[in-house]
Amino acid sequence: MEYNTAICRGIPTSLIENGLRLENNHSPIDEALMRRQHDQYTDALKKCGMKVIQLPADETLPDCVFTEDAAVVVGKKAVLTNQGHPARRAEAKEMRKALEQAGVEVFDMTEEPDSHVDGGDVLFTGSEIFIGDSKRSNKAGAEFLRKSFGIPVHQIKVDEGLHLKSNCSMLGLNKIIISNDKDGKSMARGIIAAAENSYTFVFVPDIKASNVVSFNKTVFIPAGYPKSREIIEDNIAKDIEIVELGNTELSKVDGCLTCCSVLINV
Ligand SMILES: NC(=O)NCCC[C@H](N)C(=O)O
Ligand SMILES: [Zn+2]
Repeated sequence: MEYNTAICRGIPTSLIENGLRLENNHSPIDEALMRRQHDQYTDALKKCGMKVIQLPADETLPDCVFTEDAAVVVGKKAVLTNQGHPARRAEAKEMRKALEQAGVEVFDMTEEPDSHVDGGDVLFTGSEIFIGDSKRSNKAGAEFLRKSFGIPVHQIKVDEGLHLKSNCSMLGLNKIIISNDKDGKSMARGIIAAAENSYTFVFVPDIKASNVVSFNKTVFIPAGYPKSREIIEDNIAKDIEIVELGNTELSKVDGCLTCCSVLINV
């Protein structure tokens, strides 16, 4: 898909101690490396010609760098989400300003206390949305997206991971990259059963490599997964450039590559 603008946010130091983590994840974060990796990410977006709207870090919001969760954008419309975890809901305030600055029409889910969506659960294929039925996103949230965007929205069960896109993402037009494990396979079955369009699935052996940022003629993939990289190379057009980005540190707080930006075409 084509995009020209990205909303990113600085990393508060509070992420290191107070960032939300899945229970099985306790490795300590290397702060300097984390900041370097995030700078490389925003630099790579700029190098690809994207305008980056950079929101300030907020120490009271440890997970605010993961901007993807605070908004869902489809064309010129955006839903400001009411995130699943209460500690993250106040991220909406700065996100609203950024969306308004970008010039999209904002639909405010934060006014509906029973609707919840994390953007990390939302896989927008260009014509329809698959949304994780997860700890963070619920049916009322899915319904809010359907009403706001006027496109089909299908809930897909998320078992182990945090979000739907912890195990999959768009690799290209109607092409979904997805992890070749039990969770990825069950998500693929759910997507096939619910889909209105047909999709090609590209299965990769590394769960983390199933989350890529594909836009214009570029695909960002996490560094360090050579087997998955080969499969990706074999399944994209020859004129698409692969950019490997280190994501070892934010990954310790369950962040993947899509999490750190909201992509918009204005
Ligand atoms: N879109 C995403 O995958 N976001 C990752 C959020 C990680 C953060 N530590 C959280 O648990 O909310
Ligand atoms: Zn993510």
